[in-house]
Amino acid sequence: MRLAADLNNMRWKIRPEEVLLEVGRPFGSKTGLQKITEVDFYTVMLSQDFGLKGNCENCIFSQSFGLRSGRGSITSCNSLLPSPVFTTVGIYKGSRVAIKKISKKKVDINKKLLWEIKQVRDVTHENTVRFLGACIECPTVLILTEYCPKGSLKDVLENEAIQLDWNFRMSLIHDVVKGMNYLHGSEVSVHGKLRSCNCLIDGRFVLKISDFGLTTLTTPTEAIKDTNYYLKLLWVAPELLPLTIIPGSPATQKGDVYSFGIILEEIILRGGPFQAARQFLDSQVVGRTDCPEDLLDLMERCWSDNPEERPTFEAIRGTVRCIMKGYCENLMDDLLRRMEQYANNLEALVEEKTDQLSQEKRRSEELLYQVLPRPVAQQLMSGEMVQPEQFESVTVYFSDIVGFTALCTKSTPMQVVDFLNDLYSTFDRIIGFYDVYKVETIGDAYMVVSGLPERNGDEHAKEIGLMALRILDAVHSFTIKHKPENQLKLRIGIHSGPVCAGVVGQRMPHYCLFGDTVNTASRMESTGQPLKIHISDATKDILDKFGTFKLELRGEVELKGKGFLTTHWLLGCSAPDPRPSTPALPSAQEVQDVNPYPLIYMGN
Ligand SMILES: Nc1nc2c(ncn2[C@@H]2O[C@H](COP(=O)(O)OP(=O)(O)OP(=O)(O)O)[C@@H](O)[C@H]2O)c(=O)[nH]1
Ligand SMILES: [Mg+2]
Repeated sequence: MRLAADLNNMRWKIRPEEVLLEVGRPFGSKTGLQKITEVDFYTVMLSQDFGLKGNCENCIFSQSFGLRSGRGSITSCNSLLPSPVFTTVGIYKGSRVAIKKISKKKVDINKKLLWEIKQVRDVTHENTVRFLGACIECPTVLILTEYCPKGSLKDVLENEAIQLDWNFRMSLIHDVVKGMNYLHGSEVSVHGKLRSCNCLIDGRFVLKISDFGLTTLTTPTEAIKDTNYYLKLLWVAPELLPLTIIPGSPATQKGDVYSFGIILEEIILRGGPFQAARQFLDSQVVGRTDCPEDLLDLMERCWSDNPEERPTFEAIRGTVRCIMKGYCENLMDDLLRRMEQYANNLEALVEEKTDQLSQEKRRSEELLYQVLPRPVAQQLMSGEMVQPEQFESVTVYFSDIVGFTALCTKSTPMQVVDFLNDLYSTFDRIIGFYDVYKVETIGDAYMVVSGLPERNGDEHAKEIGLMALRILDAVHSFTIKHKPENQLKLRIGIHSGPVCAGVVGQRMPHYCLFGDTVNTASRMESTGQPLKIHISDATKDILDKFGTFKLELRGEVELKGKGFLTTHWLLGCSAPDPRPSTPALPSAQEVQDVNPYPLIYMGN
């Protein structure tokens, strides 16, 4: 009577709308929840937390820092934590659950199925994964189980960053044995798919056996013979191999013991199944590990070709308990040890990520310093408003290439870009030695200012004057690569006076100068002459204070909208300029080394 009631108890049945899927987004954004009915199930394979590496046929969202090929239990050869892995995760009745999707066109609720469901529902052991329910509304066939956030044994073993001492290994082995011994004694009685990826690690670092029972529900109508299918055969006992041609997993208790032998080898050598055979083909290699002798002996008995020679899990439990003496005798110590091991790995991970973060921060700061003056960028980064500011006296430099339009008509766009890039790279290197700020380049025009955002007394005129002389020097020896016979002709104009400066725009913030001084400087350039530095009276007055600049009166020049102004040519400076002479063009390699933004072309 009770059995019949148990069988007919349909509380395990779950409707699709009761399950919310966690839909992950790429790193940095939040996980969202959606009803199963609202999303294509195959697009929600989710990788969680951090430190993952992996790949999965169905995974599209990965927060991983790179993917590794191969399917199955997926993580982290190099990642630092055996963090949760690719499995579908959802929320059911407020708790996080692992969801296994079964491809089935039809499910009959018959006695066999109900019996199998009752069997797995009755499985309650610390080392077995809890069955929570199933959804059998075709085509949505799902099995919901307890979610194990730390991934599978396979993930832990493959993660080189995790050091596994013998205490830890013995606890993992002990957990497998306890779980399997319980299962063999339960109604389920046999596993059939015991593999390291079906041994999961829960949040308290306890290993739990998963994917047992439910044969009717999980057996596909047709076996798909892909790589994964053949990989799984590595855990199948030789006497069962012929049976694997039909769909489903052949299962016997002796077969499970054989699979356990393979898992033991995985734990001992951390190299996957048949590692010993693959690498050395003689048993000595195993002998060379620091593994307890008795454990090696147990492993060999478990994978014995003759099923009769394999011990039962009951016997294995006894053997493992004996070997365990000397290892993690105290449960609390054992747990603490496991926690410590994980914490150490976590520390390393945090350190690595912090380092990456500060590198990223530095890169974005550098990028900002390239588009805004450093003090202004720093103000913006600290969240301060950058107020427009009036500067009583600054010196503004403009230069322009004479005949640029004509040159463009005789060159390809690529040649023009290359040429401007060469030229501006040369200018940029020169101005780096002076207390100036490059405001912008507009086509062939180059605009520089000194005296802001940090005031420098009268130095601005001197800095710009010396810089202009250096630039002119460089222009004399500059070769236009695609027109080497042409002498580059630059017109330079300089003027000093008050300006207002501030950050304009929010999307592409720009530090701009406003005021008549800017217009006058620009007019000084346009009314200048090729290969000459044309300066205003105002700039001359400041330069005269230094007594070292050689100037020549040009005379009265009409400036559009300003009438006639007296202007001068700057010819040189008698005091030696302490700044290094024009550096040669850097090599392509040097450019690569200094350019942290590969998308910004820095020329050759
Ligand atoms: N982190 C985590 N991973 C899980 C959980 N359940 C399953 N996985 C992993 O998800 C992947 C897919 O699991 P399954 O669908 O069971 O496939 P499988 O284990 O390769 O094959 P089966 O033998 O058929 O179970 C495997 O790598 C499992 O290790 C879980 O609760 N937590
Ligand atoms: Mg599995």
